[in-house]
Amino acid sequence: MFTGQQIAFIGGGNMTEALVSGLLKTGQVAPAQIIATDIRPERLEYLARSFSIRVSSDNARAVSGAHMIVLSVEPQILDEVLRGLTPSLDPDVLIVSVAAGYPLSRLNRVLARTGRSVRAMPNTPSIVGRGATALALSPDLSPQDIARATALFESVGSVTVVEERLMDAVTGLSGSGPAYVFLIIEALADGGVKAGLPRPVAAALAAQTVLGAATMVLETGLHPAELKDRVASPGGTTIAGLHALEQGGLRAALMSAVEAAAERSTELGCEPPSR
Ligand SMILES: NC(=O)C1=CN([C@@H]2O[C@H](COP(=O)(O)OP(=O)(O)OC[C@H]3O[C@@H](n4cnc5c(N)ncnc54)[C@H](O)[C@@H]3O)[C@@H](O)[C@H]2O)C=CC1
Ligand SMILES: O=C(O)[C@@H]1CCC=N1
Repeated sequence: MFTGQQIAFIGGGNMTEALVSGLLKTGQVAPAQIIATDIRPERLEYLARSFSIRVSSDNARAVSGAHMIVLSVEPQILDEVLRGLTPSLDPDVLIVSVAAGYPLSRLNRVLARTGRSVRAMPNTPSIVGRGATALALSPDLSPQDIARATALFESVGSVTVVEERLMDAVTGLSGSGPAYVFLIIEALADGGVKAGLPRPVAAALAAQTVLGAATMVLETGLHPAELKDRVASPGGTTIAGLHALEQGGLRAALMSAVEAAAERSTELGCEPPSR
């Protein structure tokens, strides 16, 4: 699928590292087919040393001749980065953006082009091959374009295609969600320590409990409430813990977290006021 294709990653941070690592592990892409750019020389040196890919500090040169471009810089600087690419950009090149909140319409407007673009929202578990990515597709993509974008993110986890209007909600849930879960794991471990467990034991039990519970949801297909009910024995320990969580407003807090992050994603995508 990627035979003879050159892939340029603009911005060589965490997300690019996860995707480059995943792609190379599939064996579908050789290191020489990948170029990554960054403004930090130490980052370029690290990527070249770790993956034997080509690296550059020149975004415009990196995209020249590329068949697929993956945009992985902060959304706040993406307009400026795109303007720097325009002179060397093939107008038909497939562009995949992972920038939070940044709409495809804005991407095409800034680049003065009409399409062949994908807006993606991956998450950091991609680093360990357990990512969850949602893709929004521009209407003019070929089946081969879609297959390539899907293969890129399937190399680091699961892929779901959604309408673009849902991407801010996706960002608030699965894009930002790993941070909520890390906080929950940390807090569970703190509870374990408070109840007398050594910290390493508490941390390992907390993480494995979250992994196991998530795996049950995915593998049984049962509603989480049904699985919750099966843990809670009448008059037992779990219902006492669940009552404490309801008193603390855990459900409302998590719903508000997703909503706040989705709203922030929408804000990030809004055009800056014209001066
Ligand atoms: N970290 C996360 O959990 C997720 C991040 N994203 C999106 O991925 C994108 C990248 O995020 P991360 O990799 O986490 O950030 P990061 O900060 O690790 O990587 C961004 C990289 O871009 C480089 N950079 C800055 N200006 C540049 C320029 N002009 N040209 C080339 N490179 C430049 C920075 O030096 C940095 O290494 C963002 O748009 C973010 O919204 C999407 C999903 C999840
Ligand atoms: O916090 C952020 O803006 C990025 C996008 C989703 C996860 N991290």
